[in-house]
Amino acid sequence: MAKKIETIGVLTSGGDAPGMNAAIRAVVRTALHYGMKVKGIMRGYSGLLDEEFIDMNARSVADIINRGGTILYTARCMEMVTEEGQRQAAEICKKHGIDGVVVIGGDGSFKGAGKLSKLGINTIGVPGTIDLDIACTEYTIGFDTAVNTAIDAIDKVRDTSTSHERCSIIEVMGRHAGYIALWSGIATGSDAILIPEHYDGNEQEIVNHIIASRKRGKKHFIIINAEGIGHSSSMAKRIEAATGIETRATILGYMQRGGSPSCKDRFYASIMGSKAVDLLAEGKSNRLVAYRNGEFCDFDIEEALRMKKDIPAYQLELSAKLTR
Ligand SMILES: Nc1ncnc2c1ncn2[C@@H]1O[C@H](COP(=O)(O)OP(=O)(O)O)[C@@H](O)[C@H]1O
Ligand SMILES: O=P(O)(O)OC[C@H]1O[C@](O)(COP(=O)(O)O)[C@@H](O)[C@@H]1O
Ligand SMILES: [Mg+2]
Repeated sequence: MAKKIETIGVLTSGGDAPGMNAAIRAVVRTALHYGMKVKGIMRGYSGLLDEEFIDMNARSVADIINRGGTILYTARCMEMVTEEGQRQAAEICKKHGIDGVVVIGGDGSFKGAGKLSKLGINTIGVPGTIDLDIACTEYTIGFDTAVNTAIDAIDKVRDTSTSHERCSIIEVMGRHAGYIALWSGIATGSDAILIPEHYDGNEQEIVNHIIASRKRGKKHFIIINAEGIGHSSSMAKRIEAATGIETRATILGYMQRGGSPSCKDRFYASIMGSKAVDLLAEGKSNRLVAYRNGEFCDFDIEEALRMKKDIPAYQLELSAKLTR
């Protein structure tokens, strides 16, 4: 029979994402419901290796569900990528009586979670990243808020672009993935959406489109460029030179990671955080909580990390049809 889990740790790792606090709250309160003790591990794997722990109770997570960021702070910790770091992390968990850990983060964080699991610490991952770039799940905590922040900002840039009859290139985050670009581009009716998974670098096509549209009387142009393509400022200079239309680049940057989480991010993060603790209570380890085909489910971490996903073909075609 699986060993009864008495004490769990919870940490947030990698880029922060709105809704992480809702997930932490759900982890703590669900664990208390099972009679488990909870230690908050500060600053991701860095805090684990530095033994920065706080005892958490129901009050520790009061008044946080509406707050962006993460009350546990987060970090990118290179030491955890080494075998020695991983061995130390597992030893520290054992020393502090931590039988299970919930890791809220992205793909990098799950590699660390998989390693901890192999070293005897029951570990469950919860997908927290604005990038939506975890293949096994159709939802990641923070994406919904991030795209809503992005469309709000894009709508504002559009106002000034229209007034000045300019072209605007707006760069959105997403690392190597184009989900934020695709969603925010379609949702703002942008004129071109450049996605790293499919962009062929054909700027001439964009230039031709702008020139033809201007001839038809179109005043402003909005191009959404994904971070994975980047170089928005130099792109703006080339497009201005080729079209004769004033072109400006706006890089939205970290504002996309902040702000009060949307209802969807609060609700789904609450379910996922709670489900992670259910899995620990069942004696499970090395699992990743996911949302797929309308249901919350879980995957083996290594299997999940091997999975690939791409922008759905219909959505890609839609972005081409609607930006013509
Ligand atoms: N191969 C790995 N093995 C163990 N830990 C890793 C590995 N890759 C990343 N990590 C840990 O996860 C942290 C977060 O990963 P990162 O890729 O920066 O963000 P995210 O988890 O949001 O994708 C890293 O700083 C490191 O501590
Ligand atoms: O905070 P940093 O180190 O500048 O990282 C920026 C990256 O973090 C993100 O905002 C979120 O990515 P992760 O969730 O994988 O950490 C990416 O969109 C971006 O490429
Ligand atoms: Mg990532």
